[in-house]
Amino acid sequence: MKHAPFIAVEGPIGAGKTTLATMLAGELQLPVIKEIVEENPFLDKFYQNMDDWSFQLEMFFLCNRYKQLEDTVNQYINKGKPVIADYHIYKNLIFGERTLKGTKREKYREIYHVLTDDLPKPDIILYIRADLDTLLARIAKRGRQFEEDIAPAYLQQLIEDYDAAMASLALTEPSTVIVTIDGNHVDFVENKEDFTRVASQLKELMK
Ligand SMILES: Nc1ncnc2c1ncn2[C@@H]1O[C@H](COP(=O)(O)OP(=O)(O)O)[C@@H](O)[C@H]1O
Ligand SMILES: Nc1nc2c(ncn2[C@H]2C[C@H](O)[C@@H](COP(=O)(O)O)O2)c(=O)[nH]1
Repeated sequence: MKHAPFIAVEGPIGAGKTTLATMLAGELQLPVIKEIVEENPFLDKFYQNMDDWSFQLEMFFLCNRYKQLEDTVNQYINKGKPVIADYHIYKNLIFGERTLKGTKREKYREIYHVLTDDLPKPDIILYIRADLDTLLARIAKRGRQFEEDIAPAYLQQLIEDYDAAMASLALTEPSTVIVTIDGNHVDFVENKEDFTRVASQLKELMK
């Protein structure tokens, strides 16, 4: 790789993004950018009433990620330093297309493109795919109260949205390398060999 890579870990809710990004950052001595979740004032309300709160929530995520990405560009990417994030800003579009309707969806889509089209895209995406049972188990294990009542149908839709989004990114951003990890079977938390394999693959790609 000619320049210092910008790496993003992606996947649906509970797939293991933050866990894997943190472990890889430790192993490869990389700075890690994590999404702000606990301080989000709308998530709780959103899960109680998606129709009422989706626009506020999506805009909040978008503005936060935009600011984080701007800082990441200044601190790392423009200085030629590799960095790993536990998300790709494209996830705003994945969620926004799913949770918003009508004119709000159109307005949000426009704002998304205005804010993000000229920002650097990750060089490598580690995409953790996992099925519904795995995600539900991991969300339960994480134990966030506001996620207790996430509808399985919503999660299932997101699983499919993520697959479609990764296929779309492969076409629209051909310079991005997408590595798909089978999150149902590759257990980078409990199985050291599984983690070593993922870390080695990433090291190879970063050369
Ligand atoms: N491969 C794995 N095997 C077992 N548990 C995992 C695995 N990956 C993540 N977890 C656990 O599942 C929960 C969700 O992981 P997290 O990294 O927060 O997911 P995400 O950031 O994708 O939402 C956490 O409690 C984490 O410890
Ligand atoms: N509607 C949206 N929800 C989002 C978005 N990004 C994250 N989230 C939710 C999903 C989880 O409940 C929580 C943390 O996300 P993880 O994937 O890290 O578990 O926040 C979004 O853009 N829109």
